[in-house]
Amino acid sequence: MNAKTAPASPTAAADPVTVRVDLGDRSYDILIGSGLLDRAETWAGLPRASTALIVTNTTVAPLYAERVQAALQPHYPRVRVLALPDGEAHKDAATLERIYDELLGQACDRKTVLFALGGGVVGDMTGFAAACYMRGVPFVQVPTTLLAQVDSSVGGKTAINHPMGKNMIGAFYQPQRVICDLDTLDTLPIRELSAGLAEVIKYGPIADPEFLSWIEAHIDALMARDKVALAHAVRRSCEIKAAVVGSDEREGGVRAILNFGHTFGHAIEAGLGYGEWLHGEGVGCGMVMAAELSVRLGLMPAAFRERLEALCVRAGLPVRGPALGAARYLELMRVDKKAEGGEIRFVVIDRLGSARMQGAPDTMVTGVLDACC
Ligand SMILES: NC(=O)c1ccc[n+]([C@@H]2O[C@H](COP(=O)([O-])OP(=O)(O)OC[C@H]3O[C@@H](n4cnc5c(N)ncnc54)[C@H](O)[C@@H]3O)[C@@H](O)[C@H]2O)c1
Ligand SMILES: O=C(O)C(=O)C[C@@H](O)[C@H](O)[C@H](O)COP(=O)(O)O
Ligand SMILES: [Zn+2]
Repeated sequence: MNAKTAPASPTAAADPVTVRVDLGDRSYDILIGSGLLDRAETWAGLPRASTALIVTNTTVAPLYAERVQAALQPHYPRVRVLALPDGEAHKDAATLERIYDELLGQACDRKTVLFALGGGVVGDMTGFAAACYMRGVPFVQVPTTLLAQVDSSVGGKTAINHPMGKNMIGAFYQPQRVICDLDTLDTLPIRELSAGLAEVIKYGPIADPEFLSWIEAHIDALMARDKVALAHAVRRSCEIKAAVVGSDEREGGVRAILNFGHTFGHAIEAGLGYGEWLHGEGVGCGMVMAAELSVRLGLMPAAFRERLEALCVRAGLPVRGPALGAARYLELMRVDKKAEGGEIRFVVIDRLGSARMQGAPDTMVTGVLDACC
């Protein structure tokens, strides 16, 4: 794994931090800082084209689309905005189709650059549209939720949901750049902030025990949106994710650790119908379940599950799963992309800062569900 953070420029304290995602000719920078939407250098050096299409949603558009449009106008002769309906329930084929309708309806050519302005739902769908339109056009991630800044905008997983499973239809397709303006987090509802913290917490057990301790020490500051704390959380999360993705872009192996908590979490999201629980809420609760499984497999002491659960509670996350019934959980989890030949494979923690994939008997998983629902 290879994580690089460029030192802040000595000329201006407010300069953004840059984290590099090293993927050969698909490498790109993640810019992290305040006020980035309005800084000319944020938008310089992107692919040239006659059209830029900002894909956003009906909640984010009134907050930020005009500013991004103004920033892009010096670079692109035509800058259009497409506002999709908001919510996980719209991360589907019908909404994806609306992006293609706009591109084709406006005669956009294969150099058109897409800008995903919003959370992970907009980012995942825009990325997938970019991967498919005319077999691939460039796109830029402009994440405006904590979850999207620390996770979904980085690494090139793009997808839509299927009623039978999360992110089932998608592609690996990397953005040209990721622009994390921390100021956009000022307008984020607190429930969404908590959801983003779930993915931040995730990086501790799977990769960095020191970061886990740092999050525990700063969780109140993060919940209070302290900018310095948020800047560190976004930067360290991006460094870890960039390193994992840089070593295994298409999830042949180690990248699966980023799925810690997701086998259970995705089952909760799909089982309840997308949107009732937020993705990050499913991940928070799913990490507690995966920690409990790690304990039952004899890999970790019970204190680890208790520690993770206590942190999730402080982050405002649910830690008891909905009562879908063990049979339904198992049915949903067998659809997970990590499953092989019908066997569910979980990401478990084998020591703090280290994760691996492992199967478990259904009886043990049922025991975990009984204990955690
Ligand atoms: N591709 C990946 O690697 C990856 C990683 C993690 C999650 N995801 C996906 O990301 C999605 C979850 O992303 P999310 O948590 O960002 O949810 P989201 O995209 O639904 O955004 C959350 C809510 O916040 C609103 N919002 C966004 N920015 C705002 C702002 N600055 N101020 C006020 N409101 C704002 C949105 O309109 C939405 O209502 C899920 O579909 C998940 O599967 C993908
Ligand atoms: O980037 C990854 O790899 C991840 O697993 C990050 C996850 O947080 C994210 O939710 C991802 O979309 C889940 O991937 P999936 O392959 O299980 O759909
Ligand atoms: Zn996730």
